[in-house]
Amino acid sequence: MSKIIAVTSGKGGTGKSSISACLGYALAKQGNRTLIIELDFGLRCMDIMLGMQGNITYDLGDVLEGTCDVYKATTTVKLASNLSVLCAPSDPFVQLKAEDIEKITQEMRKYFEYIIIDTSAGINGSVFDIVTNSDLILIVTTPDPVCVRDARMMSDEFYKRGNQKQRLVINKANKRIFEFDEMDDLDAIIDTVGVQLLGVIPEDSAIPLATGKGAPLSSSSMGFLAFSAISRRIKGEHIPLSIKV
Ligand SMILES: Nc1ncnc2c1ncn2[C@@H]1O[C@H](COP(=O)(O)OP(=O)(O)OP(=O)(O)O)[C@@H](O)[C@H]1O
Repeated sequence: MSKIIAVTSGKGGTGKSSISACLGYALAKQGNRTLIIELDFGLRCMDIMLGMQGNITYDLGDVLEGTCDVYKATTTVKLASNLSVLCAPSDPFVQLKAEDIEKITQEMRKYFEYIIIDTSAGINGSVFDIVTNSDLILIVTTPDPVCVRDARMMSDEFYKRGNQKQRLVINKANKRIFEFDEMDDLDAIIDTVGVQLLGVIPEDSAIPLATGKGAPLSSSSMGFLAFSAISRRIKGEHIPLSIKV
């Protein structure tokens, strides 16, 4: 049975696209057929993050306009043969309708075990419906108090609409923030958002370095270890939380 995983956050810049790319890579390298669908219309970045810049022939815009079949519009990523991507249209004015994305994801369930949806930030009508209808919602926050509060608001809305399958991902965790900010530990963040923790990703310069070059994370980096643990937990393995920031 395939799983549709939406990666979302209240605030922008929390790391949704980086997480979608690195998580997709981790799942694919573990042998799972994985597709990343990018919904950041007009702000495409997944081609760069996955080392596919200049190699994307079709995108989601072609599918939504009916000029290309959805499977044909996906591109296999060179870094990992189990990983494919359906990039966002570079035209920001292509209309996004929740029912179209629903049709696309249902069709793609035939081919992929994991379908990761990288969303734009905040509460936008159609994106909200798409996320609500997914099998698992990853609510991404950084330890920044504003970001944590926005994560809570998003999560409350998803619960109100009936989605109980939410997990929290705390990104860009670092010692400095825990020492000097209001959110003085991970428990405070988890309690404020009110969602079960799936994983903590440290602030790690290896992540922008890798995604900026479209290269995989080095297997000795803290980021790599965090994504490997998160992907295994998604698959139901019991991987204890070990947090080093
Ligand atoms: N764990 C991390 N450690 C260090 N830098 C990170 C980490 N996660 C993400 N970043 C950096 O933070 C910036 C924002 O990340 P990203 O573009 O993935 O966020 P986003 O939530 O998708 O943004 P947007 O809301 O604009 O779509 C990027 O420069 C990225 O490299």
